[in-house]
Amino acid sequence: MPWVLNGEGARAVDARLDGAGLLDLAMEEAGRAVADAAQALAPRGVALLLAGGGANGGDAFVAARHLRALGREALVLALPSRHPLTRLNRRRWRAVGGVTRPLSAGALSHRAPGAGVVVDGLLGTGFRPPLRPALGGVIAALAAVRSRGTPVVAIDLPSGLVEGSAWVPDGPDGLPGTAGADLTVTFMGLKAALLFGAAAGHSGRVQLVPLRVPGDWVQAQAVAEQPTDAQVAALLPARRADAHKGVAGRVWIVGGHPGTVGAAGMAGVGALRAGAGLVTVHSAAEVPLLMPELMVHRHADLGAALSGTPASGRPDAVAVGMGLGPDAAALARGLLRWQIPTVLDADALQPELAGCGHDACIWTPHPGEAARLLGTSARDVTRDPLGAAGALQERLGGVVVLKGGPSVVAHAGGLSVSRGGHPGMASGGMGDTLSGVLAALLGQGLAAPDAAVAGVRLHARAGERAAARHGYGLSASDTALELGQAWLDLQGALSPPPDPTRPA
Ligand SMILES: NC(=O)C1=CN([C@@H]2O[C@H](COP(=O)(O)OP(=O)(O)OC[C@H]3O[C@@H](n4cnc5c(N)ncnc54)[C@H](OP(=O)(O)O)[C@@H]3O)[C@@H](O)[C@H]2O)[C@@H](O)CC1
Ligand SMILES: Nc1ncnc2c1ncn2[C@@H]1O[C@H](COP(=O)(O)OP(=O)(O)O)[C@@H](O)[C@H]1O
Repeated sequence: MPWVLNGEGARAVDARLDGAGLLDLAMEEAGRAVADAAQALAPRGVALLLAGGGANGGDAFVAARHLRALGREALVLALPSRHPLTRLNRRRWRAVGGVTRPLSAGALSHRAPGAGVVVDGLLGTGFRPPLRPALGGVIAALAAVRSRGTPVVAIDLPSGLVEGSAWVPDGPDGLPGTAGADLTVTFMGLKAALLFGAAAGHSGRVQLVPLRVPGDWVQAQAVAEQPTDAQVAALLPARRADAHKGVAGRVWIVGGHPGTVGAAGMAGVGALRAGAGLVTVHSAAEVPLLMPELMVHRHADLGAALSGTPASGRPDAVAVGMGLGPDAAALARGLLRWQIPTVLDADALQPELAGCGHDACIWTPHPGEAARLLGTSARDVTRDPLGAAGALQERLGGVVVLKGGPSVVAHAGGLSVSRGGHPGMASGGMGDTLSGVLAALLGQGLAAPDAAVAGVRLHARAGERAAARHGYGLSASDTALELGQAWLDLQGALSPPPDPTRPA
């Protein structure tokens, strides 16, 4: 399981490694992985390595030594360092005949034209903004080198990114805050900056190197997990051969209002395509019959119709709010009293419902809705999605899915970041489909945290498939059509690879 670390977590593991005499080994392994990655990405030309004063710079010296061992010509431009391991690895570099020159913006601009790759070991998890002017000039020079086409491999984090944040601080005097990277080789755990927002957009391809350190040390310091597809697949419900529609989950969708009736329909389609046995859409408006398998009911008085439902007639799970309009909070409050598994989305995501939920609720805000619930701005939410999702879960209880690329699931047991998805999924109706998917999984008996983790990844996988088939402009309908295959993809990740010693 890839873990997500913030700076405190990384430093706590570093301290244990240091105490156990293992930090030198970890730096050796980190630098070697960087050398291998740089060699694979750009095998020709001089390798130019930039070493800052901290351990990030130490990794650069180790990488230089391994590149040289691979037969690659390498040069290090370095800042002075007080870090003992960085100084040790600078001596080791010199001992194998390696050359180091003082680092400045001018030296970088002078040496870069002959370079086949630049390795950025200026700043890693120890960076604290604002960027000091001297290094600001170096980063601006690096940005210019990269814009001329020389690939940049960042060590742990592109210099200038703050590990726990999606925000990219500005550089001094109007200079860029980061040069970004084509490839980031990161260690032990992912960092929020490599996963979310503008910061992730600067990180290029991300390669996680777990390092040979005790896994439980890393796990104990993790702020979130990012489950593999095999781990997600293990959560999906298994259907018995003699199953019938009555045991595959009865799901109700409560949504739709004049002008936004498609939202309820899309949620219904999402529920059917995620395996719900029987899906009924209840609406105050005329909902288009997107699939004839949906049972669609229009009610002159939706509130009265729902409150008149006897306990015996209630579904296994309900999703409420999609295009539901101004009465959504009151309707949702009534449904929450039923104490059945409930997905709250869109118009049902109102601050006044805080305190009305229960453990089997899944709240599914996008950043704008999350900001409304938290009384903050969407900008603050997107800068720190892990913090925002955790704060919302504390406020609302149950499970929170903070939607985005990627989404975060927050539950009483912690935070989980979903992998994948596609930017084409930023289109109307996509979240409605997700609500249906989540209700279907709840209806099939999954606990709310498992339904959220599995449903979000299933939906993202369907989006990846739809993007491969349709290109960039995805619709929620395209994505819903891929849910069945996405399910099979995840199950495929669970199957063990074939044993070559056994006949098929
Ligand atoms: N656990 C792991 O996964 C392993 C981690 N490892 C590596 O350790 C890295 C973390 O190393 P770290 O803690 O030494 O910090 P690092 O990123 O080098 O930054 C410190 C330097 O930045 C400078 N600086 C700071 N702020 C600044 C500013 N605003 N403007 C300008 N300068 C500023 C600061 O200067 P100072 O304040 O000291 O003057 C100091 O020189 C991590 O990212 C990974 O690469 C591997 O070796 C092994 C296993
Ligand atoms: N860039 C992206 N990468 C991955 N998934 C995305 C991206 N943008 C949006 N999504 C997904 O699409 C859905 C959009 O939900 P939402 O904004 O609520 O849509 P709507 O309200 O129109 O139904 C979410 O599940 C979100 O995770």
